[in-house]
Amino acid sequence: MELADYQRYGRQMILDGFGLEGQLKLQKSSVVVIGAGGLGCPALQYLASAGFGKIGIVDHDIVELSNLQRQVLHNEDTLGIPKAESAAIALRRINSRLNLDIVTEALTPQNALDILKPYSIVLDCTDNAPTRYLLSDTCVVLNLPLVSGAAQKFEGQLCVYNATPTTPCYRCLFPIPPAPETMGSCSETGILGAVTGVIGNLQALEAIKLATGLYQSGEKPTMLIFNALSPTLFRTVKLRSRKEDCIACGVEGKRVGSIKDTDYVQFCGGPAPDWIERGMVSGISGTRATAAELNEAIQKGQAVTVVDVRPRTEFGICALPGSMNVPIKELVADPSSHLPANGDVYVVCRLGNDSQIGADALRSVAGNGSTIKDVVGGLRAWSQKVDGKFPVY
Ligand SMILES: Nc1ncnc2c1ncn2[C@@H]1O[C@H](COP(=O)(O)OP(=O)(O)OP(=O)(O)O)[C@@H](O)[C@H]1O
Ligand SMILES: [Zn+2]
Repeated sequence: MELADYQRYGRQMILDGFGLEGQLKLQKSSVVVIGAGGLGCPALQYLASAGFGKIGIVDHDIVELSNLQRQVLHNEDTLGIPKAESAAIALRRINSRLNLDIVTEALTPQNALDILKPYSIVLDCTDNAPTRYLLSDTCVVLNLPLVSGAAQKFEGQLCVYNATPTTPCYRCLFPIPPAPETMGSCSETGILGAVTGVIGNLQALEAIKLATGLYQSGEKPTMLIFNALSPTLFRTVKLRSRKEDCIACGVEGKRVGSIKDTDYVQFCGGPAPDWIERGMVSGISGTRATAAELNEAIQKGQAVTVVDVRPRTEFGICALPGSMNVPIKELVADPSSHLPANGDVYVVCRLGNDSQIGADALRSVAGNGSTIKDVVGGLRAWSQKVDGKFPVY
């Protein structure tokens, strides 16, 4: 250890049970953080400060203004650059000698084993079910502890999977994925920045304990539940131990098929609307269009009807020129009376969820040969990909 490191890490080295030995263990440990967003930023900040020997940062997204409310490593100067790079710039300000490995691609079934393999601890700081299952399965195969965090609205959860031979994996607890409509992203459901800060910091803490030998798995594994609005803030629930018949971590022979051959997105009910835009899944089916494709159709002068299914108040805030407003409830209640008479129909909403329901409803009453598509990513995608002056709210 370098002389200056005694000074840098002295405050934690004098702790009983930590000592020089703990610091050297941290130096030999490596941790990889998947997602440099609301959870990943605070986690990375404390992991980097504590003295891990190597830190991986994996995120395919770029920094946006709406991230700065909670993703504390990013700032106005790093808007538009990959989050993994932006986080690395901030961490190097804490310690210029950090050994960082940056990946600016999404973690996928094809690359997950290779990306996670060099590390001793994995942090799940992502926000979607397919990645949670992918991370869990990969950690089971590589026998790595997985410190998993989640946060939404005023609430958060923390759980360490796969830490000992008896601790469960994510699939042991959730063999069936949650319904996609219950898994809204922060932009749909809202999130208080300090809530992600609480959970992200706790993820860093668990990783530091795992690396230094301070981690104690209780008699029964537990999940921590945080509710910012409850007077007591925290409670823990006891979890079942590893499930013998779990298809991922159960007795040999029952392991989930090869990770590379598993379609995690389909398993979790198909892609979320913004994933195609964000490069997490490729390809787009014939019943869907990107914002750019809608723009192309309009520019070419094709006969196009845009049906905007947002509530009237939101339509009043901003709308595409010439679009017609049919709030989703009214459309679903009586699709045939709202079916445009001619032209290709593009159904749009704010983020791309209701528009899929609206397009389905119109298709159910339309004749064969009519073209009815939903716009992936909604008006937010329109603003990002087509018209930067279109308001995002
Ligand atoms: N498979 C994946 N590989 C790498 N990073 C991922 C993956 N899935 C999600 N992430 C990242 O996890 C982070 C989650 O953080 P968070 O939800 O705070 O951010 P966000 O997606 O930017 O938020 P918002 O929903 O407001 O747009 C994001 O930066 C996202 O890019
Ligand atoms: Zn399991």
